Amino acid sequence: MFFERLGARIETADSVLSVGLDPDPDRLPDHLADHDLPRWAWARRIIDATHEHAACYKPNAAFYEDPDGWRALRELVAYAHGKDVPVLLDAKRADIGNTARQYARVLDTVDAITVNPYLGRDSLDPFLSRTDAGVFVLCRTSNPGGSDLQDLELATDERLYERVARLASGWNEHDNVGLVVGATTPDELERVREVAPDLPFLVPGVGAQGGDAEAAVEYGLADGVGLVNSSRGITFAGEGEDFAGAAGEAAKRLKRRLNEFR
Ligand SMILES: O=C(O)c1cc(=O)[nH]c(=O)n1[C@@H]1O[C@H](COP(=O)(O)O)[C@@H](O)[C@H]1O
Repeated sequence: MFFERLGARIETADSVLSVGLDPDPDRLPDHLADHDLPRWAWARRIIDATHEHAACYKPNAAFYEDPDGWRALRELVAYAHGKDVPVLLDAKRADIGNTARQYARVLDTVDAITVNPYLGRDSLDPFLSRTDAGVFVLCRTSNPGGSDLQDLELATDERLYERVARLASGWNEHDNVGLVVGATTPDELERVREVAPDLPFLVPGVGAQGGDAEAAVEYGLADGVGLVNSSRGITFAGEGEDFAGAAGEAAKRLKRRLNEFR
């Protein structure tokens, strides 16, 4: 069960920090350019420097969707597993049944995934039926346009994101469902926690997006289990030769700050 494994990792690392691995090509240190797979060279150094502070790694699939990227992703997943750190692939998937079944095969390789609820329950069944994996359903996202659709008020007098939280609670038949709720809107974060008291959250938006770390921890954890993610704030904390050292320091700092609120 993913959330049991995650809970154990949170205890071992004494950390709820998810380290995002989003290798923006414009920001990769120049000295890695000569490597066969610069993104893998980058991720390996980041993992070496941060793993003792990481409850999980969250590569966003967008940064790996080309042949070298797929190779780099495969390497970094195996490397993170070698350090006993689970990997949550941020892919925001969902599709009609036979396509979703193929998307869900990635859960043979990674431990958890983000999915979007827009296509409804059947589009998520191939993920939800994976009792061994974690499935994080987008609920209230951290971006400025997160309110465009997700805050819409339904005829039932609830917001769309509240409905998603309610539905996802019903989808949690195998104790494998979490919600993605951004740290940039703490009021909504609090509200989602009221609607879904038992689901662990993945809370992105701390760091580069300026989200609220205290609210992220206060509302993000269910029975001590949940994740607060920072990507650029850690991996691009420093530039040049010592980028990994800076990332390690940033991860340690954020872990400690989050622990103040646990
Ligand atoms: O699903 C996500 O992880 C996600 C949801 C959301 O609402 N907001 C959000 O920023 N994310 C992801 O979390 C990461 C945030 O990166 P930083 O802003 O660099 O910390 C990116 O990979 C985003 O795609």
